[in-house]
Amino acid sequence: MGTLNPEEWTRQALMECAEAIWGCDSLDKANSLIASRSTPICLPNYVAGELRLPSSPSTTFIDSFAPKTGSLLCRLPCAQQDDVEEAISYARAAFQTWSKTTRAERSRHLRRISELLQEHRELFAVWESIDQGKTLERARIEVDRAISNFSYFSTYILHEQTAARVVDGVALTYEHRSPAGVFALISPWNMPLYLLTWKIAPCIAFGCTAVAKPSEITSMSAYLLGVLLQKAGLPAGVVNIVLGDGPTTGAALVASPLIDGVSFTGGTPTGIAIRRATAHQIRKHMSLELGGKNPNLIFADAMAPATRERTIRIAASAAFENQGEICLCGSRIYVERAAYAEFVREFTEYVAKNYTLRKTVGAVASRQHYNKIRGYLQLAADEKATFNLGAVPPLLDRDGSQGYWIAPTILTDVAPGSLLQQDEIFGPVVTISPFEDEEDAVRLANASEYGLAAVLLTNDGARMRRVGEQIEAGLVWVNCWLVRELGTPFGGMKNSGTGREGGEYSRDVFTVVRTLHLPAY
Ligand SMILES: NC(=O)C1=CN([C@@H]2O[C@H](COP(=O)(O)OP(=O)(O)OC[C@H]3O[C@@H](n4cnc5c(N)ncnc54)[C@H](O)[C@@H]3O)[C@@H](O)[C@H]2O)C=CC1
Ligand SMILES: O=C(O)/C=C/C=C(\O)C(=O)O
Repeated sequence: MGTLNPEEWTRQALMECAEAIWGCDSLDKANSLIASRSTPICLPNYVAGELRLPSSPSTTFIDSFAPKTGSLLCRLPCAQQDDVEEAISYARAAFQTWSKTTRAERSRHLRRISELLQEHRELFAVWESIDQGKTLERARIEVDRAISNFSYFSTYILHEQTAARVVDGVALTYEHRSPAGVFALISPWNMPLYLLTWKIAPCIAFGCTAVAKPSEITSMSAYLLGVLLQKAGLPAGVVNIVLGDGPTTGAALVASPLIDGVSFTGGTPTGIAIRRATAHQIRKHMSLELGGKNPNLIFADAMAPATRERTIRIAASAAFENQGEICLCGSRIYVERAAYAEFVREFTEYVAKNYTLRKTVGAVASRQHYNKIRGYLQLAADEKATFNLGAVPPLLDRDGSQGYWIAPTILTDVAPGSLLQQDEIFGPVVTISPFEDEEDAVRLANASEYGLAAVLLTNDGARMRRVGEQIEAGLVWVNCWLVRELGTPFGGMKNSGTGREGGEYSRDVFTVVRTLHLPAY
């Protein structure tokens, strides 16, 4: 926790700081702005259409660090209960009018936001890369997806239909849907803007209003989004963004009786805490997208000369994209025994050549996360796993000033039952083990408390369906990974969550439905 003199941060100073950051659309400009400041950048909340610091006298401030250098990047308020309640009250007031706007009007607002985001694509990518640790190239991909989140739902709502039918010639029934209310939208630190906008876009498209809370580790792009929403002319209070940690700000937000629904992405223990805190509020809509420990099954036929390069490329990208900090990453690789040795050798060579720290692999998101991943790699060493690539990273200095860099790590000979193959490490670490046949492959794939995603690499068309349909995962990718069409159901089985989002599934989250029965004469 840092200190900050709120009196220095007048509304004028906040606006000036926002404009200075807004002018930095290259890494050089952003880094020289950071270096030139005598006080850290201060990120305010975005509430009722304004950038403002919380007014609670008990507000504390959180320091947020740049993962690539380990240096202080910015300071943000940890909003307390009274400031969270104030934001909710603005969202409730805005709901009265926003929920009654036409689809065409909401669509125009979403389109305007996506256009403005497109105009400022590089600005968002630069700050996301500095704040989260990802490469600039990866950050650009994620800003593009954030743009699509708004553009997709801006058109989806114009074309959606609801069902009507005549029942036994007696009644005409139809679905009447209305916006479900005010939502708490809680997002994690791995793909900050991408996942925050995956919630905000459908929420406001379907006529709801929001109080959003990004992760305290990566609040920069949420703050910039607040500035952008203001510039885009979104009516005040439709989206409010409060900054702060989980136990204080997040917990106050999700538990509020004035919140009608929660859309959350993050770790499974946090999902359980949210469920517990809201168990008595049956009416609250709940969409929880949680952790994963996803299997990647590689059959020997996929290593045939014609597809070998593709197989290795997909397995590598599923393992190491965004430093492995994507809940969909395939971190448990299983290879059919006949191709096992060959796969381990060629995969290791490919990763060593194509996944280079700083160039194509960024830093992990925080000091705490570095220590978590390091703990698992120490466990691997203690359990005498083989490090085909990577090593136990060094302990960080007290000031962490070398940044949070962990090289891609490939482990084999992992002890049976090891936590390395059970826990979500969420970093650039994969294990590879052999399997004997299809049945064994399915058994290993499903031997997890999680059920978010799976990758299947094979050239056998019948097997694609036979195996694919037995895997306990909400998303199964065959000979591809992270192919996303925003209308498909997205979410997990088992401890990976509950509910689905995307297209009509997001509509289910953000609307209430009543079935009307009219006489059919
Ligand atoms: N998408 C995913 O699958 C993600 C998985 N994780 C997993 O969780 C592990 C721990 O990471 P954390 O940063 O602790 O993730 P987390 O699940 O605690 O954080 C996600 C979001 O939830 C908020 N939050 C935390 N406690 C809350 C509460 N009681 N009520 C409401 N909101 C709350 C956080 O402030 C953040 O905005 C990671 O190492 C990774 O294994 C983390 C982030 C994303
Ligand atoms: O919606 C997507 O395409 C990706 C989502 C990724 C996550 O939810 C995650 O990594 O947490």
